[in-house]
Amino acid sequence: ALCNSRAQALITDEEQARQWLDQYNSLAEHYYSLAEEANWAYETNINPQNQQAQVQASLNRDKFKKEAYDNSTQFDVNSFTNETVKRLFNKMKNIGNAGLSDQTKLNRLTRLLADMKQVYSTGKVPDGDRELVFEPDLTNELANSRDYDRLQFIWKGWRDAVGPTLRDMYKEYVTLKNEAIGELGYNDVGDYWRSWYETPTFEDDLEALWQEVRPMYLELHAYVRRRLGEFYGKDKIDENDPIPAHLLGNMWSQQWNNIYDLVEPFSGKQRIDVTSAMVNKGWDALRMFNESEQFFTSLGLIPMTPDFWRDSMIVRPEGREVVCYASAWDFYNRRDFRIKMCTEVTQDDLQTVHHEMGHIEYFLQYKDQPVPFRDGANPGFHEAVGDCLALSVSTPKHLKEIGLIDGVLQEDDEADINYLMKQALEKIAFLPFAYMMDQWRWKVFDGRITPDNMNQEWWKLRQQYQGIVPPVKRDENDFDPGCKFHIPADVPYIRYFVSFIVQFQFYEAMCDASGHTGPLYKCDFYRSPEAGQLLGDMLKLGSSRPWPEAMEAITGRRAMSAAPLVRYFEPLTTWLRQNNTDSGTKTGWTRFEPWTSSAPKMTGSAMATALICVLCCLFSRLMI
Ligand SMILES: CC(=O)N[C@@H](CC(=O)O)C(=O)NC[C@H](CC1(C(=O)N[C@@H](Cc2ccc(O)cc2)C(=O)O)CCCC1)C(=O)O
Ligand SMILES: [Zn+2]
Repeated sequence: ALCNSRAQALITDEEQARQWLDQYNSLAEHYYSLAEEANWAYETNINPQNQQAQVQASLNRDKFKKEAYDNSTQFDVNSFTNETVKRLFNKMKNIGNAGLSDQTKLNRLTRLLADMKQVYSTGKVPDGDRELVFEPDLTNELANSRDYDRLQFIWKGWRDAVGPTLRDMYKEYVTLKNEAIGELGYNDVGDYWRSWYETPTFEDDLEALWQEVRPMYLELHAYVRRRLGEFYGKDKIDENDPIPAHLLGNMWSQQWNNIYDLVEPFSGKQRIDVTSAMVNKGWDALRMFNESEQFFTSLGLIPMTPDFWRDSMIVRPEGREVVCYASAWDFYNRRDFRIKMCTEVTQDDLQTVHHEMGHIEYFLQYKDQPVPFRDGANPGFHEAVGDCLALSVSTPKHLKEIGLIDGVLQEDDEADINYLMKQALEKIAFLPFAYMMDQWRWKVFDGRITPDNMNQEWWKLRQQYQGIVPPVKRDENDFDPGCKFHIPADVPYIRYFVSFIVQFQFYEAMCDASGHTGPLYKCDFYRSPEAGQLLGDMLKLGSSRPWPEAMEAITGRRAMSAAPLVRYFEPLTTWLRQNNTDSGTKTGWTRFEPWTSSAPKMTGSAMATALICVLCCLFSRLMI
């Protein structure tokens, strides 16, 4: 039979294309606003009717996105001359789950996402006659308890509370999401997520960055392991083993700043943990938010809007379930931007307030871009804004200036090493965690990790990159990846690895612009309009240009580089190497199969390695 679908002639009229884009833009604002409002209503008041409304609004937005994508294919984009018009059309296929044309499956996937978020957000750990909630109970205990067994109870309790429930939901999510993304022409979800970086060598670039910073991590890991062994006893933490995951002050061992007091290099110096100062001076959540906004505006950046102050949720409300996990929201109407956060008066949360406000500042700076360009130059840029400013705020000099450190500032070498140690526990410790998170997910999405060994492969990567092991036995009934918000919440994570590299590039560029001289880690660009101008001009671009152009706008170079990060920590790296050498502390760890044992014990190969080590030590001593 004759082919009856005569190919429609593609539209080559660029003016008509522009009109289509204008219409798309106002419709996109409409559907995105409705979806974000419904999402907000659900996350700030979790109940069945709000979940149903959220699911429905999300489906409406997906229907709009899918129709717009299908519609956009009638245009002969390659025939257009204007770069911006072409870039806008190329972003039309960035529609994620909406790629799923089977409506029943799309409903199921949307419902699954809402259910997984609910399981995570309402998870509780029974503790005698009490029920511990994640924020603030579990967070605070893991940060502050120094009792090995209590920490193990909290660590295991959270994983028991949400892991097994999420495991099968996650498997179904992977299948459905892969199908949705497959319909858009990508191999799998990981392929789609990496495409946002528009960098063919992205994975190689990431590996090169990791290899550049890994030596620093190994020195920090070895030092922390030795200091923890001194505190908890060598029987609990052998100097050749990976570190038990529950002793690092954080539910996922992703940042270790909460155990600073156990590893402080020089005691008796000025307190740089300002949590107690914040409490003693009567700071509350609102004060923390005002301090943060004041820092942004001191750089000439855009202040928060009236809607922000009226509608943000900055403390956990009484009498209803909410998603406490901190987040920043763009309502796509160019005036309504909010933060949702169960703020506690801690230094950790002061850092998070700056992080979230960094997202809001980016939203404000690009709010007049077309909707498809209202994104970070790449997702890592979005994560880096707030943290970059927080590098300046966290300097002892600045903390003194805002009244959180009293008396004369101690600025001798030892005090500086203490400060850099605290920063390293937050920034260097994080890198292997952030790097392995999506390595695991990319393998789950492309099938290298199969549904029946997800947990085992998770712990292999955790050991390989972070040098940590679970404190209790794990098996495939557990689903430890599900205990990290971003995994059930369908939020990619490599953005944070990128951020923790590029935030130092932004920081160094802003420090130079502010006229800072001397060690990088001492730079506080508070009140510098030059620094603010440099950042603001880059943020205005949104994702309208490939990110190397945005990088060049702020740093003068187009590539990601770990050099500023290495420069920032240089004094500490030198001190750590010396301290580890002087104390005979070796870096690295022997491999364990966490599957065969609960507490790490020597396996055959590890035993042999240890024996050889002992022999050659003896032999070398004899030789001397
Ligand atoms: C509507 C919506 O969802 N919006 C997105 C933003 C956007 O895409 O526009 C959003 O708000 N995502 C939430 C997420 C929250 C936090 C997070 O998850 N952080 C990572 C890693 C990390 C840790 C320390 C740090 O200093 C910086 C990052 C973790 O805690 O593991 C929790 C505390 C900090 C940031 C975020 O803000 O990135
Ligand atoms: Zn963020």
